[in-house]
Amino acid sequence: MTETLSDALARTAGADHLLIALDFDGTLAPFTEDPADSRPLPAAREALDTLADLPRTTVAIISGRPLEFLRAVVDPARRMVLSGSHGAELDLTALPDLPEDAEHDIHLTVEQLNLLDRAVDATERLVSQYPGSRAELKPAGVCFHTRPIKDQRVSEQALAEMTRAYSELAGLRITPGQQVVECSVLSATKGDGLRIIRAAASPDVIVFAGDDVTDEDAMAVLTVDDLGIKVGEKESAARQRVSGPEELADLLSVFADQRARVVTSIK
Ligand SMILES: O=P(O)(O)OC[C@H]1O[C@H](O[C@H]2O[C@H](CO)[C@@H](O)[C@H](O)[C@H]2O)[C@H](O)[C@@H](O)[C@@H]1O
Repeated sequence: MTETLSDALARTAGADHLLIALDFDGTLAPFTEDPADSRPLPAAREALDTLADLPRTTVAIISGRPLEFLRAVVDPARRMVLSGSHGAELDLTALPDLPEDAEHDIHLTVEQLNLLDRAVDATERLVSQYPGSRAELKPAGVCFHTRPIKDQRVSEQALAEMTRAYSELAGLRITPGQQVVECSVLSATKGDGLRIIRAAASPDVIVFAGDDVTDEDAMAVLTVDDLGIKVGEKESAARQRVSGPEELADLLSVFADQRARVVTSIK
């Protein structure tokens, strides 16, 4: 018999040590035109704060955003495990048993820096051709945004052109997204990030939620005991689904209360 979402939440909330890992854009935060404006929904923020305070409960954010953005916007109090740049950057310092290599920063070779320069040049060339589009620079990559372009045909054409330009530069990892296409000179994925976090935190159960194709790399790491939640309508390996960040925020509120009851009753 298939497990319902509420059964799955009750089961995972009862785990001895729980890891709850979440994507940021389109999952905790609704989409905005300017990526600098994105913030977690207040109910999601409150639930994350509750969960991060609980014993035997690790909260992690695994995002395509740079680690610096996650530190500043999502976790200024530094109570969560953070993975930025799609798994390439990691900050495990929130874990109680601090692993030796708690911070994984990005160090690029000269070849990678040259490749990144060429990718940034290609992106800026296209930005100058498509009014409304923008480039978001990251430590190991660059993201081409088209959300402000109102004509969908023009937006799709710009994304296709950008994808073509990136694919002409050998060595780039190209990632499509929601009205973005981005590239990186590194090959890390969110699956790599989640594997490292799991090894360091040793949870019994992982709950992971995400909305986009890059989140499927993390979904693929989950076992039958874990819980994958897809946010939105895209195809997914996740067994459970919610309609969008608002429904996820409601779910996180209920889940945080359930988890708080479990850990305080068996303290
Ligand atoms: O892994 P995520 O946390 O989901 O980040 C993936 C990319 O998301 C961001 O772009 C998306 O959100 C923007 C702000 O709402 C929106 O304008 C854009 O259209 C979306 O695709 C972010 O800007 C990228 O750097 C992330 O890689």
